[in-house]
Amino acid sequence: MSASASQIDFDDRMLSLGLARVAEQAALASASLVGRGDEKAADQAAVNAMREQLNKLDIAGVVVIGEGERDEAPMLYIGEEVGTGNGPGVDIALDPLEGTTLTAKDMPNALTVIAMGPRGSMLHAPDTYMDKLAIGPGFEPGVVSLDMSPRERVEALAKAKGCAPSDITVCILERPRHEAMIAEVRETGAAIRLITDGDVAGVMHCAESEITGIDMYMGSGGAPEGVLAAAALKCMGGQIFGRLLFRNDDERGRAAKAGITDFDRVYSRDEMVTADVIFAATGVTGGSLLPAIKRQPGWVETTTLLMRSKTGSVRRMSYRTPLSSHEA
Ligand SMILES: O=P(O)(O)OC[C@H]1O[C@](O)(COP(=O)(O)O)[C@@H](O)[C@@H]1O
Repeated sequence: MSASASQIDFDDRMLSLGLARVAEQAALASASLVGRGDEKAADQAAVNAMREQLNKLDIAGVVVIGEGERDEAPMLYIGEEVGTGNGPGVDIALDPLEGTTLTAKDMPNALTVIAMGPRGSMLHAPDTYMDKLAIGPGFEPGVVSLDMSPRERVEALAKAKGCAPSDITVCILERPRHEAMIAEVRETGAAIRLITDGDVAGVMHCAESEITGIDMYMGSGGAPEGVLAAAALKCMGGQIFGRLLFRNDDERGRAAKAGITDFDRVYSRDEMVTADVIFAATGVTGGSLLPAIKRQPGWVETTTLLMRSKTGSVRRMSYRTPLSSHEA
């Protein structure tokens, strides 16, 4: 990587269209694998396409949130350099297919996701779990916190919204580890939208609660997904808090290798994403945020959410292309 690369300004406005293409191409590549029961093939197709497109961008990029560490991920691994090398030095967080099982089963809210910011802008989260709590924009900082119990979180948000706890809807990943949390939230009278996978979308739903009906996200999921969700909320508005969870020394070792020293730290959105970023996500299967890829005889259409945190701009862009150019 040339020393001058990081000195070139990160022109987020011009790069954002390139980023949208990266997300679109990953989604298009997985389109023919939606509902085919093959998670690995869908993921691999998205990874290949995302990498190919990224390497066309005039950036000196480094993957900081990727498909895993070098020895376990052949492509888009953490530390991989991407782009032509002729451009600004940038950090990239990505998940070529967030919701591989959702894609394989044709269930809602599978997305391709990518965020880009200047060097050092995103937490190098290890591939561990993270305890997460998120709400949408318009609330005082810290109105809810990870240190509150699930009941306290629901009650605090209801008070801030001026409604009853029973008017709140919480999104939670359906996992045995969340049973106690789900029971406690139910006791408040709040509704719960259980999802089987895809907590980046789960968190993003909080930022558009008038469309999605979700007020709050809570529970543990992947730490890399936590950083991607923080990047999304930095653009859309909203609060997210995350605390890394470790199951063993190997995971603590991974965190230490990523430069993390305080294992109990609660990260706020702006501590996970410390500078302005751009973010793109393309819908693979349909959901309340983005429609599914549309495949018709002769053409295919995607919709991409393209956002810049500097301006808070949120675009939904649809893209139609002849099928033959992708499936010839
Ligand atoms: O399935 P687990 O182990 O509870 O992990 C939860 C994580 O898996 C996902 O549901 C899906 O991840 P993949 O797209 O890699 O399959 C994430 O959204 C979430 O953070």
